[in-house]
Amino acid sequence: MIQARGLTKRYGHKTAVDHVEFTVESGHVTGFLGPNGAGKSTTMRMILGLDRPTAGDVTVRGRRYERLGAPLREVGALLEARAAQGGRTARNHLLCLAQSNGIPEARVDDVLRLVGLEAVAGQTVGSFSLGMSQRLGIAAALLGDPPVLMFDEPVNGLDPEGILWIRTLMRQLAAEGRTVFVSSHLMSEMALTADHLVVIGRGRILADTGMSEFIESNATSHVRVRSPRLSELAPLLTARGWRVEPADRDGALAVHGASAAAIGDLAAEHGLRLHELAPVRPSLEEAFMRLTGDTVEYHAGPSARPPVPPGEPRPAPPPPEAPAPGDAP
Ligand SMILES: Nc1ncnc2c1ncn2[C@@H]1O[C@H](COP(=O)(O)OP(=O)(O)OP(=O)(O)O)[C@@H](O)[C@H]1O
Repeated sequence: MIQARGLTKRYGHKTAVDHVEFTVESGHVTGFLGPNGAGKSTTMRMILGLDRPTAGDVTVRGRRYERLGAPLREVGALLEARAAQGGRTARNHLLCLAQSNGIPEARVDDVLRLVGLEAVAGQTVGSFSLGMSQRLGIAAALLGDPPVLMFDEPVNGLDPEGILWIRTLMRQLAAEGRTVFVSSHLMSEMALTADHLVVIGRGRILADTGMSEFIESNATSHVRVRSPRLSELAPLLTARGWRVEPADRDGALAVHGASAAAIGDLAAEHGLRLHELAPVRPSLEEAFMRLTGDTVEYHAGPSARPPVPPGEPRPAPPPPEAPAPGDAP
C-alpha cells in the first residue's frame, strides 16, 4: 500500500504537488493520470525518496522510503527507461543491482526470462532500442520480487505485443496481491489495464475512484442512430425531449437521454427504417478530458486539439483571416 498525506512539493514559486492525499491499495492496478506537468513524476519521485517533500509525507507499506530496510525488495520502480549505464551488458546491469541489494544471482536470469531479454542479455545496454530499455527497466523493478510496483509510462516505446505483455503482467502482479501504481497518457491502454484511478491536475487530486465510477460520473453515454429517413426521425426524437446532434461521421445522429430500445420503438411506430442503432459507452479519454480540461497547462494549437466530446459546446471558429495583399478575391 502507498499512502500520501498532505504531500506537497514546491520548486521555488512553482507548487508541483499541492497537499495531495491518496491511498494506493494492494490487489489492484491503480492508474495515475494527469495532463503534462500535473505532478505525476514529482509524486512518484517523492514515493521513491528521490525528491524530498516540502510538506506532508508519503509512505510505502507504512514507512517512508528512506526507512525501508531493503528498498528493492519492498518497492520496484520503472521511472526512466534509459537510466541504465550504456556500457554495461543487460545481465551485468541487473547483477550489480542484485548484488548491492542482497538478491541471489539466479533471480537475474529469472527476470531476464520474464521480460523476454534472455537472448540479448550479453549485449550492452547502450545498443538497446527504447522498447528493450523499457523491458530492462521492468526487469530491474521486478528483481527484488517486491510487493509494491510503480511504473511511469511503462508502454512507451513498446510494440503491440510488448503492450499486451505489460498489460497482462500488471494485471497478474495485482492478482497476486501486489500494489501496482502506473502512470500513462495512453487512455485506451489505461482503460484496459487499471481498475482504480488517481487523477491529478495542477498538483491537486481531482479524482480517486474506481475506473467505471470515474467514467460514469464524468461522461455520458449516447445512442448512435443512422437511418435513410433521418430528416423525419430527428424532429420526432427532439419532440420527446431527447438531445440530438450530428455524430462525428457517416451522417449519423448521436441521441442523448434515450435508450436504444426507446429510439427503436419510436422509429417503428412511425414506420422509419433504421440502419444503425448502437449504444455508445463513454470512453476514459472523454471522461478524462472533461475532468481535466481546466487544469491543462500546455495546450496545442487549434488544429491539434482533439474533437469536442458530444454534448459539449463547440469553440467558435477563428475569424476569417484578412486576405493578404495580392491574394485572389
Ligand atoms: N526539478 C524541478 N525544478 C523545477 N520545476 C520542476 C522540477 N520538476 C518538475 N517541475 C515542475 O513541476 C511541475 C510538475 O512536473 P511533473 O514532471 O511532476 O509533471 P508530470 O505530471 O509528470 O508531467 P508529464 O506528464 O509531462 O511527465 C511542472 O510544472 C514542472 O515544470
